[in-house]
Amino acid sequence: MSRHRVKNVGYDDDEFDDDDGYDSPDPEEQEFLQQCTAAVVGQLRAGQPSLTATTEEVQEALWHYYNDIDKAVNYLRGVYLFPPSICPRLLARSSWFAGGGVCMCKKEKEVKKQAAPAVQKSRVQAGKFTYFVYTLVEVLDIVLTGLPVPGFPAPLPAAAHFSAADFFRDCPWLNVPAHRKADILVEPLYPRLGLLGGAPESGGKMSKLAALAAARKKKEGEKAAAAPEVPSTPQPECLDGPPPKPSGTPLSLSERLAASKLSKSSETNGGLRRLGRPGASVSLPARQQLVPEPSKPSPPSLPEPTKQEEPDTKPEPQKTTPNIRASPSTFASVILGNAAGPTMAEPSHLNSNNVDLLQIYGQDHAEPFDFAAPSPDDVVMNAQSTAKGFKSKPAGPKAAGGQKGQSDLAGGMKDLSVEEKVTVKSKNLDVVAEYNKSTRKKSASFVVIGHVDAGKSTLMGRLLADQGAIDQRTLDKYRKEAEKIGKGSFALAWVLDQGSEERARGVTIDIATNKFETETTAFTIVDAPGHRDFVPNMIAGASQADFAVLVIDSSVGKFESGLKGQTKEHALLVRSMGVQKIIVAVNKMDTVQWDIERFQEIEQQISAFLTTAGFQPKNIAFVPCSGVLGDNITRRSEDPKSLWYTGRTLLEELETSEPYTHALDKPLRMTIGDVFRGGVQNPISISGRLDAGSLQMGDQILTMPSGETALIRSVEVDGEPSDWAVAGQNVVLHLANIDPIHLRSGDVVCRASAPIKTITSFTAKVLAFEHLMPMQVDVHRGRLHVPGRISKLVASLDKTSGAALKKRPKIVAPGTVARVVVEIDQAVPLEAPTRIVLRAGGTTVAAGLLE
Ligand SMILES: Nc1nc2c(ncn2[C@@H]2O[C@H](COP(=O)(O)OP(=O)(O)OP(=O)(O)O)[C@@H](O)[C@H]2O)c(=O)[nH]1
Repeated sequence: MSRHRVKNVGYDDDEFDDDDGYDSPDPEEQEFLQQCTAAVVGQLRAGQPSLTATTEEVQEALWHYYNDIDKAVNYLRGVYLFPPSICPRLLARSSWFAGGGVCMCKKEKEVKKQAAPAVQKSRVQAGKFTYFVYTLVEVLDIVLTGLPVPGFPAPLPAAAHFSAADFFRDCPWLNVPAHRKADILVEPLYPRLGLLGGAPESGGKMSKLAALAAARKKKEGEKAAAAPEVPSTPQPECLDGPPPKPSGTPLSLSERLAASKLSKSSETNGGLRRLGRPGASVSLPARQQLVPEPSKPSPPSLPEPTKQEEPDTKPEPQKTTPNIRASPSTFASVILGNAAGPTMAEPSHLNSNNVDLLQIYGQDHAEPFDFAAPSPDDVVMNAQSTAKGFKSKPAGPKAAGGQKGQSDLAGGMKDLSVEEKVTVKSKNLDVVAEYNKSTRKKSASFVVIGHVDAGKSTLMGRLLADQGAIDQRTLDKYRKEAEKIGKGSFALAWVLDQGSEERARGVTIDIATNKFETETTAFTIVDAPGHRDFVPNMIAGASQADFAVLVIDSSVGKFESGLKGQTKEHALLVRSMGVQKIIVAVNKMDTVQWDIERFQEIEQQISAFLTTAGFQPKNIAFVPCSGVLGDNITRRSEDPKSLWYTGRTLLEELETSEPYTHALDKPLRMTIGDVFRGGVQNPISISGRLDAGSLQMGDQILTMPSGETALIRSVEVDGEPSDWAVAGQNVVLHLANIDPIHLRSGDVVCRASAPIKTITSFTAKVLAFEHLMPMQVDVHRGRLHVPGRISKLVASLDKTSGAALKKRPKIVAPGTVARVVVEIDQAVPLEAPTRIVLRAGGTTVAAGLLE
């Protein structure tokens, strides 16, 4: 409304006077207008002589109504009967309506004329409607209050002439032609009782089924009419179900199903029956207790219902909902529980009306499918194989009853195995005797540790290449590939860093093992990552080692940063893991021009630290070398600047290592390093190092904590097939009769006769690397690492004697030996004496021995 006002006010009539030519209508039109004007004035006067309107007003009205005389008359009557002057409010409200036609400028008039008539018309109609409503309100106001309104002539004789029907006669919503009027279809409230809703009760052709149903309905109705009237009894209800709705109320699906069930129960029992869940009687609502038990005979008359809210309807569910619908499906019966009762058509075991499907076969009347009996497929296959002269596996004994069938089924599920049981004949060797008389070279494993980029992988790559463990062709290939991605200097490291990510990033991520042999010893290299993010992997590597090679970058600045980094941490860790011998490879000596002083400086600092960490001086050796150039690795450096060194090469140092004594006579213990899914020959394999005991092909082993057994199909020691293996050897065991889901890195292989226990807490004597207090820690043991917490600080101990210095300290300082209690979140296979490492927040906080 306001928009129109603004628009009208905004228009300046003068702007449009010159060019519209609207004021020059043709004479014919003028004449017609005059005739219409006269007719309107005549009608106005005929109906109400007192009504007078100016010619301009009449013509304006005619313009509005496209020269429709009647409409113009009606309009003018409305205006003059209820002049805006009677009330200031009316004046204000009608100003727009009046202004819409009277005060319109010429230009706008033309625009209006050119515009779609419907738009114009609707605007006028809207105005009329608004005016009419306001007028009615005011008139009612006046009539009801009886107060004289200033400016309004009392009484209002003309009001009787006003006709709302006439007023709105031209409104489009009242002008719908008869042929356009549609019948409004209202969905019937009652469910159509025809089958599938298809048999109309009136009109249409009835289907055969519907006819049958109708006949049955009629018959039932007659029967009921003939029967003596049943005394008023409480309406039987379904458990948990709503009271029956009065006849004529639309029924929901569940209600229809319930009604169907009720109908059936009435038929079968001839009376009333509890339709609830078998076990639900304890919490029956009061009104449901009124429903008699099925065992009780139907009484001629039941006591009056005590509850007021009991519906007073007659128990005639079969009358109101004749059972002519399809039975509820099994799915509906199960889903709707009590509401969806069984029907006669349902199988008995589904009539239990029990939401707990597991109990279906526990019903007395149930007839479970006998899984122990041969299936139809089995029968066919049996027949076929018999015809071919074969005999398939006989079916198990037939289950005596449902309960037995259940237990058989459970047992059968447990015994289900995708693979057939494998049998391997054991040679029943005396493994220790075999080991003692074997002519094998002594074997030794060493872990290569040190700060990131110290040159560990390169050094080992050089060692392997020089020892012929890797051929020149492969080396050239690595060199080319490394150069392609701009990492040519890492070619030797690629011998051990086989992972694509490791190669792309130029860092070792996981431990890598490799082997080489000298004349006397078969070595296993465990190359550990130097980056602090991968310390857990380094711990796993250290747990497999007899001794360690600590690689130090002698470059200026690098040695110093390594000391602050992982050099010390790694050394401490290997010592804590039980490693006693350490060879320090002072690497990259070519970068410092074989400066003897640099070497001595490093030697001095590191040996001091290692001694403090618990290494004996006789077990510490230093070798200046260059991994890239191969100087002092397997051969002496020929660089004149390096001639001051006359000691052993790295390889010679390795060979001096004493054969490590392992607990061959102890029960079998092997920590699983990796689990492999192999090919057809060996589908499941595990690798690791035998910590204690021995094993042979055909042995039955136990894996913990899963507690699953497996059969050793075959054994590989240091990559070679073997009938047996002993503690200290790195082995691959090919297994059978076990699901790989029971095998994980960190699990322990043992024997059922001497199993390892799983524990959730332990006491350990540890060396603190950081401040210790009751705190969250990760417990590491080889590949195993689990979350836990230091729950108690028992005492701080004397380093040498192990005597308690202070009981129950609140905090343990770094470098202190302490006894702590550790609790673990899950049971893990751990036993004393085992070396464990405690880490928190990505750093090693302590390491020691489980007591
Ligand atoms: N000049 C020189 N560079 C070397 C020597 N040994 C290794 N490098 C270089 O040092 C870089 C790192 O070598 P890597 O063998 O990957 O070092 P790493 O200790 O195995 O590294 P991470 O396993 O990731 O901790 C490479 O670019 C090597 O070429 C050496 O004796 N002299």
